[in-house]
Amino acid sequence: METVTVLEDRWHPRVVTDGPSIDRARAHGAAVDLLTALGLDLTVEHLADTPRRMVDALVELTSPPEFELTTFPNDDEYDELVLVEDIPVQSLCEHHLLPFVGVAHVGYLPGGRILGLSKFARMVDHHARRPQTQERLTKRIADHLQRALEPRGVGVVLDAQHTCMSLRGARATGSRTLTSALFGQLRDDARSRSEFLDLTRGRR
Ligand SMILES: Nc1nc2c(ncn2[C@@H]2O[C@H](COP(=O)(O)OP(=O)(O)OP(=O)(O)O)[C@@H](O)[C@H]2O)c(=O)[nH]1
Ligand SMILES: [Zn+2]
Repeated sequence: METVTVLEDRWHPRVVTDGPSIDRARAHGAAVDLLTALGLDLTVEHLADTPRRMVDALVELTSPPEFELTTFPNDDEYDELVLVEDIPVQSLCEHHLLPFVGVAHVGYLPGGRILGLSKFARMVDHHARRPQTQERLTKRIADHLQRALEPRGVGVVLDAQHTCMSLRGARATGSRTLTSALFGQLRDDARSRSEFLDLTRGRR
């Protein structure tokens, strides 16, 4: 699932990520085998349909939804930071296939185009729906914004809790992982960088 395909015109692309083809029948058989091997009795009414639900849930959590990345000309030459905070993030860690959940703060310094505000949340959700690391997810969102908008700077901060280390294993309940990806002026210009980081720090 590496390719983000950009269709139609440059400033109003449909964003489509080609996933692997899914073999539901095989996944269902494997879920039956897994649950049975774990000692669960699938003849109990509550559990009878659990393999199907498991497959549906995993497919839903790993299928990036298409969306239109609508941009507009920056007619007013707005040149300050645009920051959308507290965008929900729900993804799966690729090591345990357990959820990590939290929020993203996404900002940019506009160039010639500005982005439709809802598209920050759509972009986060699009990239979140796959098994991965938090580091990679953070970078992917920033890379995509950079390519799509050609802005003067991009900044992405993710603040998430990994259930693989809170509900099991280390059982570090409440611990949070912060990751960031900064490009352009938000990385290289000290004033812009600290403005962005101070504002996002205010959310924590
Ligand atoms: N860097 C990074 N690590 C992650 C992420 N999600 C999960 N992990 C880690 O992946 C590691 C996998 O380590 P292993 O030792 O193979 O797994 P494990 O035996 O289940 O280890 P414990 O989780 O410590 O019980 C763990 O340290 C997880 O916390 C992530 O998004 N980024
Ligand atoms: Zn994990």
